[in-house]
Amino acid sequence: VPDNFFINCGSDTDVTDNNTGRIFIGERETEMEASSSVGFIFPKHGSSSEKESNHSPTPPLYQTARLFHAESEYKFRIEKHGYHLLRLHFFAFSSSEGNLSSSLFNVSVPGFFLLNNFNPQYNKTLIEEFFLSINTNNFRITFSPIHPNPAFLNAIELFLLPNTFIPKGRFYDYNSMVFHTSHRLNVGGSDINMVNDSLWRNWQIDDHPSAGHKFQNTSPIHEGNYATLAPSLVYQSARVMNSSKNHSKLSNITWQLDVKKNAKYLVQLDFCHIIGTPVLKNSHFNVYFDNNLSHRITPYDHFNQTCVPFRLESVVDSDDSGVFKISIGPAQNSPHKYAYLNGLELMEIIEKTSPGPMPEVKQNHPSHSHSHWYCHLLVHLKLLAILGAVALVSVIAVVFFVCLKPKKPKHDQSVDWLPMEKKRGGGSSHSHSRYGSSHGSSSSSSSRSHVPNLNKIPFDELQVATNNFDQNWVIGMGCFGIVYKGLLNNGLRVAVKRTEPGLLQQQDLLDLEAEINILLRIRHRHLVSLIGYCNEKSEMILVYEYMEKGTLRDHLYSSKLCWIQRLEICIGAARGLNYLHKGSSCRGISNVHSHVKCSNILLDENNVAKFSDFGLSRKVGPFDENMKCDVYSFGIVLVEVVCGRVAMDAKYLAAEWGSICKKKGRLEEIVDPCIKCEIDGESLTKFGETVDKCLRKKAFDRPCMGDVLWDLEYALQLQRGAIQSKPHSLNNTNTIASSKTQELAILKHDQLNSPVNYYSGL
Ligand SMILES: Nc1ncnc2c1ncn2[C@@H]1O[C@H](COP(=O)(O)OP(=O)(O)OP(=O)(O)O)[C@@H](O)[C@H]1O
Repeated sequence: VPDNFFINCGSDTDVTDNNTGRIFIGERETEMEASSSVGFIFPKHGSSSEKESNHSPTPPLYQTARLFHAESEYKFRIEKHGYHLLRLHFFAFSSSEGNLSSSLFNVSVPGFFLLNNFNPQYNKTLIEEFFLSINTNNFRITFSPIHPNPAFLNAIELFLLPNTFIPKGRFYDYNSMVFHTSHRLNVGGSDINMVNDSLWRNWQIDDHPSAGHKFQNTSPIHEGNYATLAPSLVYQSARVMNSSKNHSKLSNITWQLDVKKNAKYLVQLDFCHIIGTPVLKNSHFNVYFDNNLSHRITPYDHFNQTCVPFRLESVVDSDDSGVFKISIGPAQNSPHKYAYLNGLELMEIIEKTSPGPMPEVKQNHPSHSHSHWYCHLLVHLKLLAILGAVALVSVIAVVFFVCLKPKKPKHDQSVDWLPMEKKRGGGSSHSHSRYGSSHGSSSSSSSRSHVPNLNKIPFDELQVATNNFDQNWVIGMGCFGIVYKGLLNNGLRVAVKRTEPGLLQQQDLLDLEAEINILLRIRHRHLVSLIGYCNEKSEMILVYEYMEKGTLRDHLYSSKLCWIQRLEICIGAARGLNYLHKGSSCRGISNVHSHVKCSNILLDENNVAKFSDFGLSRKVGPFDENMKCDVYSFGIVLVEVVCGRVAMDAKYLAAEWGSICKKKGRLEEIVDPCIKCEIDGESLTKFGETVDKCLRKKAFDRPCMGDVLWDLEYALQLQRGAIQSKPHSLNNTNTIASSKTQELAILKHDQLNSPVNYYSGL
């Protein structure tokens, strides 16, 4: 199979791996470029080392190795670009020719040092596994001995992963990093051999957690996208907190994992509500990394269906202790005390920009001069690259400064990011002056500096507004914290997002406050308005306008929106996103969303869609690229809307969509059955084309949000036209969108795209 390499190094015979039954092909000398440049064959046969005789016989795969006395390469001809898994097998043995136990070497691939100062243990199998994106046809793995002893390798596996695989996490450029597996645990279960994992990963038992008991269940895991997460076996076992009536006796479950000091890791935690594990409404538990609260899990939100897996991913930095602790335990204010975990993966992130130490090759071999030359060349190239990058950043900074400067005086005249206006006439006028108009039309930038920050809401007031943060007033839970509904003094209904007190460091609070002050100025009919915030007592609480009908995600699961309503919601959301994007290009303010998903599209009482959760703490790169990522994610939202289901893994859904669209006429098959009979063919085709454009592989080829909006409006027109021309054949009894919504949908896009006074809708 092209791009699948299983090689038995240092031997010309094929052997079968006892573990997996997979055949590793022997190296045929004719296929090697020149045997002297790629190392020496090192057979183990006939070895009678005393030490070895105490051990069980070496598996056939590890009875030969290829030795590298100087820097050498394995080269692979790669047909298909994409995510590959590279597994390198090491087994240090001794033979009449020498002893490999004192070998010390580096292994690298272009741009990355995979293993630094690597010293495989004697007589022990070591399999080092890396996930890496290969986008070259000539892939090389370089072995550089450091010690006078040679570098070596016993076997290689290199294969293309299914295109549904991609490590998740939000803000990372996966082409500039490699993931090196450190730990992969089937929590509460037993070892899982790679043959039982569609991505050929091995899972191990979690031997030594501090507490908890094993919980196993054979109920089938929900058919869906879990194959891209972990195999179903992982979800069928868990470790749960020991139940105890006396809550004070409950202790968190902690896993202590060996890690490299001061390195970056991707943590992937798998959860699944299997039959028998408790899922209690409004209950939550915490996840701690190195004793710091990292996440709060509200299983009920994720698992309102049984056996639907859920994965949580984070990037963390290890400290200099060499141990990383992951704990789960009940949240203090949770009505029920419990916690559980099904799977755990820890992968070191090796970044292109931080290659680690260069190999130090000793000058005791003729070809070492060549290695030195190579290393120096690399160092020089890197220096040049760094200098180039510094120069480029300086130029960008100057251009940025020059471009921004003249815009400053116009700040308050621009139509973008207009401050919220006061409502004309009665209603909750108090609220406008109190929590909304600090940047209002009356407050020019000059006067603003003299007035107190009116968007700050006292903690006491929020306590009253949320009935003292009453558990029964909780409406949701996100990365930022718990969300409560609330009622302000002035009668305004709000959503109050509260982080765990003390979770944010002082610096985070300052950064956040600066960002909040920008967000407070963004007003648009299709963006959920931030009304105010509170940062007293090391708290950070954000107060948003309340969205009566919750998230689009909830509606896709339960309530049945008709096709016209779905199109209107998509159009509204597209307007909000387009406004963010346009704003960013006009003002030089980075306002890509970076978090586009259907749980961030909220609906008000009239089903008007608004984007929430934009802007806060996003790591942004070049504007265009980030905008095109938003467009891609919006494409996923569109697929979810038309299929009436929510993607567990966006990449998987996108791939599925791609394969469906290749087969003509199959589009209808995936349409939500609830709207099948009412949907007009042309409207669906137009919608499908829009999705296709959004999901194009190359960011550059994707449309801008303005074009997406235009296409969606056209799809709506087609649907409306079809209803008018054949009212009986399209069953649109559901399409009684409120007259207000209908009215909005036909308003011109540019009318709606200008900032509005959201109070006027109250
Ligand atoms: N303005 C609002 N009005 C009504 N409900 C809201 C509002 N904001 C958030 N919610 C509810 O709270 C839940 C959590 O929202 P939040 O934005 O904190 O997290 P999220 O976007 O769902 O998840 P994450 O932070 O992981 O992306 C939402 O799913 C929604 O049910």
